[in-house]
This record gives sequence, structure tokens and C-alpha cells, in this order.
Amino acid sequence: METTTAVAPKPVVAPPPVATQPDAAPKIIARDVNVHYGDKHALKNVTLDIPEKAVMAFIGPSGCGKSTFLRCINRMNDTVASAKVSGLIQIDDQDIYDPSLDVVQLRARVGMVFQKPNPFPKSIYENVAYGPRIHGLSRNKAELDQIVEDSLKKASLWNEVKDRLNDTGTGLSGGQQQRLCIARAIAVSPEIILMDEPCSALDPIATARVEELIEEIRRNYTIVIVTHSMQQAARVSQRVAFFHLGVLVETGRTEQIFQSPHDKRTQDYITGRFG
Ligand SMILES: Nc1ncnc2c1ncn2[C@@H]1O[C@H](COP(=O)(O)OP(=O)(O)OP(=O)(O)O)[C@@H](O)[C@H]1O
Repeated sequence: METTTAVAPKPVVAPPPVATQPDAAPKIIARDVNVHYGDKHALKNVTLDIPEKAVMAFIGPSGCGKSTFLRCINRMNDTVASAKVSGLIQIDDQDIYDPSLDVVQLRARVGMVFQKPNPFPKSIYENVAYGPRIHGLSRNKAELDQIVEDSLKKASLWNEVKDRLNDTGTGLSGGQQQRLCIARAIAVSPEIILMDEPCSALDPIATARVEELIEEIRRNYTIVIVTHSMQQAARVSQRVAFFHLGVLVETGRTEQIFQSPHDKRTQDYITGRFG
């Protein structure tokens, strides 16, 4: 593992520049985050506050570092041998790159939904029950059954699968599989859900279902979504962060970013001049 991090400056973390300050209390703060993949400097001095219990969308042209930054938030970049992360990322004032931090626990707090639905090749029930079981979240089968049911309900999938919980998860449609993956993420009671282009493999109807689901759950979770669709960012998010060439160019309320961006690069991107 070559992932490194700077020592967290204590005691107080300076706020980001005014333009990046959210209205709500930040759940996640990032200060001067840099990521290198070998010689490639993929993320440059990113400083950002991500508000609690809201949706923040990361937008920007391909290769600008959106997924790289997203993967810093649950230390998924630890799994990339060439990745070196520096700077500070705190969740609720806790430095998530502190060497004493339990990464398994971190990933239970910070769930992730990927571009391509990736259910386990197991039953629908097992897909959702697996996380709560390994994290010891239930004392008996009845409690586990309840977690599975509640998670599938929150993911708007219960009615479609309640009579076939023993069928394989991979047999569901693409949209259902993605909602199953969201149920799986929800089942361990995360505080944060990271979504990396969660609808890019879905048709418009399945996409609409996932977007409705995000709207339904957003008040209970801090959600960060990477999307190539500005329409999607406008529909689901309350705040947007625009990245370009590894730099966080601008962040603000969604309507402000789309109606009156401060930076010409943001303006050019949202008006389709590049990307
Ligand atoms: N595992 C890796 N090894 C080497 N370079 C990488 C790796 N992952 C990403 N990169 C590079 O880092 C830069 C940022 O990539 P990243 O995937 O974060 O961008 P992105 O904005 O999410 O792009 P996209 O919208 O196409 O998914 C790109 O130049 C990419 O080629």
C-alpha cells in the first residue's frame, strides 16, 4: 500500500474560501487534497466542505478527477497501488486517513454505489443481509429479516421482490439491481452514500426510479454523486462541485452554479462548450 497522508493539523481546520462554504453544517471537510497516480497528478489542492443530509453532485469533463476525489472519501484509493493521497479529509472532525482508523468501519459509515450494478452472485436476501451480519447489527434472524425488509423498502424495491427473496440478485433487471445495491449500502446504516455515475448503465425509466429514490432518502443521508448528466445534477442535488483538469473550479448551490456560475470554465462546461 503506497497511500500516504499528511499529518492532520490540529486543533482547528480553517474554513474553505467563501465560495465553497455550504449553508448546512459540513459532514465532510477536505483541505488541500492531492492525489497522484505514479507521475500523474490527478487531483490538485482540493478544498471543499460537503454538507450533511443533502446531495452534492460532482460534475466536470471526463478525466477531471471526480471519481478520484469520491474514492478518497471512503479510502477506496487505498486499493490502487500507484495512488498517493495527501491532505486532510475529515468526517465529523475525524481524520479518515489517521493510521489508527479502522477502514472496514469507515466503509460501513461511507457506503458506495458503483456505475455498473454489482450485486453479489447470491440471493436478494443475502445481498442485503451480508453487511449487517458481518457488522453484527442484528441479534437474531428476526432482526436481520427486519433490516432486510426495511432496507429494501427504503430502496423502493420491496414490493417487487418480497415474494422472491431467495432468487438470485443478478437475475433482476439492471435498474432493480442498482436499487438492490442501494439497499445493500443502506442496510449497514451508513451516514454517507457515495454514488459514482449510478445511472449510467440504466435506461431512462430505471434512471428516474433511482433519482426518485435519491430524493426520498436524501434527508437521512449525506449523498455525493458523480454524474455526467447536468440535467441529473440539477434534478437531484442541492449543491454542485465543478472539477476541471484535477482542480475544483467552483462549488455552490445547484441553482447558482447552473444559473450564474462565477468561473468562465464552469459557464463553458454547463453550456456545452466543452466536455
Ligand atoms: N488507477 C489509475 N491509475 C492511473 N491513472 C488513473 C487511475 N484512475 C484514474 N486515473 C487518471 O486520473 C485522472 C482522473 O481520473 P478520474 O477517473 O478521477 O476522472 P473522472 O472525472 O471521474 O473521469 P470520468 O468522468 O471519465 O469517469 C485521469 O487522468 C485518469 O486517467
